Amino acid sequence: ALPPALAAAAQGGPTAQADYDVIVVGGGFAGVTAARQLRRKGLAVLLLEARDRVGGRAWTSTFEGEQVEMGATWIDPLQTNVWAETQNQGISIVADSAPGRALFPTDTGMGYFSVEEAFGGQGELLARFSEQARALFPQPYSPLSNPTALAQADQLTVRDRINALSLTTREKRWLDAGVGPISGLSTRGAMTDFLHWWALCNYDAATYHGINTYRPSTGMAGLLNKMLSRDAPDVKLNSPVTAVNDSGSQVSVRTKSGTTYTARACVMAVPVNVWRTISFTPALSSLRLRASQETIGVGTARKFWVHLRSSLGNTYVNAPESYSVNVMVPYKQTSQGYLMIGFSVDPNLDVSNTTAVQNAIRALVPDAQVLALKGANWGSDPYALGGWSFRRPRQLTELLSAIQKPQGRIAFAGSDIASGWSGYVDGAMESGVQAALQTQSILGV
Ligand SMILES: Cc1cc2nc3c(=O)[nH]c(=O)nc-3n(C[C@H](O)[C@H](O)[C@H](O)COP(=O)(O)OP(=O)(O)OC[C@H]3O[C@@H](n4cnc5c(N)ncnc54)[C@H](O)[C@@H]3O)c2cc1C
Repeated sequence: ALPPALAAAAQGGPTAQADYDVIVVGGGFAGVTAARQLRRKGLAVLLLEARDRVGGRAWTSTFEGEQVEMGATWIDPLQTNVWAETQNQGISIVADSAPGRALFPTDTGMGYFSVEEAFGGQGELLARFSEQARALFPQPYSPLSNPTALAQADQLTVRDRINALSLTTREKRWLDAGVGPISGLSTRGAMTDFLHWWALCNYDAATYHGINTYRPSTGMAGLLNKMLSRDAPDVKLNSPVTAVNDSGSQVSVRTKSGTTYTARACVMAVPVNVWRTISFTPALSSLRLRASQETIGVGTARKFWVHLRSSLGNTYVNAPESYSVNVMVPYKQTSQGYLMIGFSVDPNLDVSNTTAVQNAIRALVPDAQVLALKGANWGSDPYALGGWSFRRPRQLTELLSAIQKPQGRIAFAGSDIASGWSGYVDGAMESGVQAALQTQSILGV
């Protein structure tokens, strides 16, 4: 059977001129999931990706001879979309080994603790921080199910919540380290976003700490490539989209090189932060523009891989947001030291500069010597403009449901607007499925 666009063309129908049934813009996990589902409906789908690779904020690369992730890394059985996909594709799972000790805040600096003491103690504090999670998020995959309670709670930043608790200096610093950096900055991130993650982790500290344990052995790129090996759309790389025009009966999509493609519907699967850089006719709704301007992906997010010679060894580091590097995860011992993963939200840290990163690490580990470095600054990447998603106050209650809806013939997808695991690959896949369903309804198929 002909794909619907061609069938309509053969019948001289109103969509006779469209090149495709659907154009998906953005080849991250959200876009690839949406495209595949639409292909399975027999639709003709074109996927336009700005970069020379698919994957977006999931980027499998190499460092010191190892396969490494510069973006998304870990998945968990609780994240059923991505976990089931990995199982279905026959991809084996690797469990990262546990660190031997922890470098955590003291009252004035940093000090070594046992893993039990550090994660156990911080877990109790995170549970206190998240006390309202059950009331606010009784159904974690329907985050707006208790709007009355949320209206108040969604006003608060992470900092507001920390300040409202009665804590010792050290407890305050442990919470700051645990929640501040992942929220971008404790004065930026919404308390409710962390509580939503907590709810998704069954309101449980051990579960929350456990979700960064398992990886697909193929890396994220291997998983995505498997997804693209069946029911694949036409894929055009190096095709940044600059303009999207919805005439009411058809959508035309223009790329930077000036090529225009047409379709009966479009799925925008680029990060929310990128929406504002694309010219839409008619214009994006004001709530969408607001989301893009305020940012949902953390604009200062940086990740780096470092080959480190130091006294640190197999140690997990978690530092308050006053430090330039906030999290370091030991990955593998080498003959010279350790391969480690670092996270930072310091807008001034140049993660491609060995001296700068070495100085930042020396604030935590004075004898640290950087032997090799590979960094990704997601905020300055024009096709991300931010890292993992973490909503600001009021974005959940005032924006989320509006920006999940289609606008005309355009559906929107991405981890940034997921109902469940927003900020994770699983959320990207969830949102891709939703956008495909919305597109089917736009097309009446
Ligand atoms: C440092 C870091 C660590 C993370 N760790 C984890 C983790 O361990 N586990 C986890 O589950 N998640 C993690 N995440 C989050 C995860 O990476 C994202 O939630 C997920 O990859 C987002 O997928 P997406 O498809 O919604 O968006 P993206 O992956 O950003 O995909 C959007 C795509 O659109 C493309 N694009 C942008 N602009 C245009 C344009 N104008 N024209 C055409 N194409 C365009 C982009 O190039 C990209 O390919 C991490 C993120 C970061 C940054």
